[in-house]
Amino acid sequence: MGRVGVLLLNLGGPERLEDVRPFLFNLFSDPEIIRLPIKGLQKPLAWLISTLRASKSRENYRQIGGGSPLLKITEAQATALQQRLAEMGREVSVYIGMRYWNPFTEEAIERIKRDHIKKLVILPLYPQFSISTSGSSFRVLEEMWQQDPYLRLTEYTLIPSWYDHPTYLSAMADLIARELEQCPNPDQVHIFFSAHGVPQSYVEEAGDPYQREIEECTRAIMRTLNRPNQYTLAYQSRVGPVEWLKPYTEDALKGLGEQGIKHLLVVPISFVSEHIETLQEIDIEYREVAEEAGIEHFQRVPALNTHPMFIESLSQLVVKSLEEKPTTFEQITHPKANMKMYPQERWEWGMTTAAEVWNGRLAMIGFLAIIIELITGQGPLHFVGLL
Ligand SMILES: C=CC1=C(C)c2cc3[nH]c(cc4nc(cc5[nH]c(cc1n2)c(C)c5CCC(=O)O)C(CCC(=O)O)=C4C)c(C)c3C=C
Ligand SMILES: [Fe+2]
Ligand SMILES: [Fe+2]
Repeated sequence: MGRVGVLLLNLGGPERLEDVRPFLFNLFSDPEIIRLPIKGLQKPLAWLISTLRASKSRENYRQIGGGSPLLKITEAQATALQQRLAEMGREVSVYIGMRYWNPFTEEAIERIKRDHIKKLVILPLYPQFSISTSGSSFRVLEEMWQQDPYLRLTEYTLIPSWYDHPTYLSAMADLIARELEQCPNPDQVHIFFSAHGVPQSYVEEAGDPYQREIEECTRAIMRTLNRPNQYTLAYQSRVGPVEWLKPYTEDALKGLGEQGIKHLLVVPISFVSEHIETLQEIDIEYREVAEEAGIEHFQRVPALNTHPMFIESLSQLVVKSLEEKPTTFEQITHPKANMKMYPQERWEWGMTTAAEVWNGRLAMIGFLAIIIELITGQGPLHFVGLL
């Protein structure tokens, strides 16, 4: 075997407040995040949404110190993984490829080519697969492999998801157990898994396995934890006017408050590093919602970051994938062409049933909303939370 590399895939985050708008532009330019019927509309719409959303998003990043900690944490994870693999007798170079910010996936591939890597393990830092996250990065890589004759000579294997890996589950259970041990009545604490949401259409129409993997992962963590605590799973970070996976975190928190739950331990479940959704959305926004709902103790489990058991699980995944038959891009879930994500694209299907007619109307509302917001800087998209 020639030189071996591991490519860690991640989302990327703006490091400075000036990066927020261009970062959002990159994110909304991704057809796996917003799919439009007319390809030429993708960039103008991305420009529009990123420009309009930037100030709200910038304020959130300002609240967590002026930028995303994601790159620093991912770098520490890469270093720890490389060291652990060396201890296991595997001389492997670990690279980082971000989808929407530096260092971009394209730059990582250039470095991999320069280093003459002959076999590459592609490992997303998302435990569960979604077409909007790992799927989007795989699509970018697949296109690069198709277009670059040099890359076609590089053997690769994908690790699509690893939400059920026993060492990862033990690391999650360890983090939860440590927090519970600090509580006066550990068994009375309600464990609240908060997963990043995706639009319902991803699961129902495009066949995204994300929801199933999240649910299985939650159950497996609870089995590994082996404690009697009650638990809830809900979905956070909804963007835009369409339906996302339910229950929404905000509604679930209010419901638990009404049931008289007083002590909550929140477990972020779809991401392995601290980032804006843990540090700002959970720690600041959802804490407020919970307190208003009468929940007196609101605690959060830290993200895995460089937890040794977590790094161990990544190294085991890499070693196993090098020994197994490679998994290729063709074997990965691809979204269907007619997947619906935002109302404005629905006019394509607006002619048949009553429901489809309603979809068509929503499409027109979506476009009108954008035009109104472009002119006034305010409007219905702010109201529904898209901007
Ligand atoms: C598994 C994790 C994630 C899924 C699934 C996901 C889907 C998804 N996200 C958006 C829109 C936005 N995401 C943003 C930031 C962001 N998203 C994730 C993870 C998942 N996203 C992370 C880790 C981050 C933060 C990175 C950081 O800076 O720390 C943002 C920007 C922030 C904001 O303005 O709120 C947007 C917008 C959609 C639409 C989507 C599924 C379709
Ligand atoms: Fe958010
Ligand atoms: Fe996101």
